[in-house]
Amino acid sequence: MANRPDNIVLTGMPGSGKSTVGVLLAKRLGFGFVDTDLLIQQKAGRTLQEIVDAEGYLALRAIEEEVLLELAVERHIISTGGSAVYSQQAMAHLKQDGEVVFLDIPLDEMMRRIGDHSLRGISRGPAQSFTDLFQERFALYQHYCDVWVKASGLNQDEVCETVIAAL
Ligand SMILES: Nc1ncnc2c1ncn2[C@@H]1O[C@H](COP(=O)(O)OP(=O)(O)O)[C@@H](O)[C@H]1O
Ligand SMILES: O=C(O)C1=C[C@@H](OP(=O)(O)O)[C@@H](O)[C@H](O)C1
Ligand SMILES: [Mg+2]
Repeated sequence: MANRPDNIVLTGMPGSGKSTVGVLLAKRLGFGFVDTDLLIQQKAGRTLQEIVDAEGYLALRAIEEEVLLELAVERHIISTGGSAVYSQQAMAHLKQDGEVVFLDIPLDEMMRRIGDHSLRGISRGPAQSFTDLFQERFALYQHYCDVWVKASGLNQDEVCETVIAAL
């Protein structure tokens, strides 16, 4: 554990396992854990879906950027929301003290896992298709990651072990 980065930052599509695998990683490595979606909800005093419904997806991205820029932790697993990569400034901040991991799952697996997307507060324009969203995001996750984990077909423990082995 001595050579581990200060933080491990999980990025990837909604449904890729950032929140659930993040907890497993924290336990396994003796790190703290923070899910930035929960920080957004606490700061806004409402759920992600309520923010999107009331103020729109760009407002959610703006609050997300603020929360990420305020984040100051060490030896933590940071599970970001899928839209974190829209802020270049926030990603630069996270990369200062952390190794960024891309949990990569294909589009069909993303759709299966997120289920009813109307409840998940996905940050996308009203006319944007999931195929388009996937392509747009994929390029961003690829751009920012230090470690790229192909998570498709792996269970959560296997993803956890693959991340540890890759760091
Ligand atoms: N490796 C996996 N295999 C199968 N299902 C998974 C896996 N990782 C996560 N899931 C499931 O996918 C859904 C989304 O997981 P979650 O951790 O919330 O993803 P994210 O935080 O990236 O949106 C949950 O129902 C979770 O149990
Ligand atoms: O991908 C997205 O647009 C979003 C994903 C969510 O987090 P998860 O990736 O943890 O589901 C959350 O940040 C927000 O509702 C927007
Ligand atoms: Mg999550």
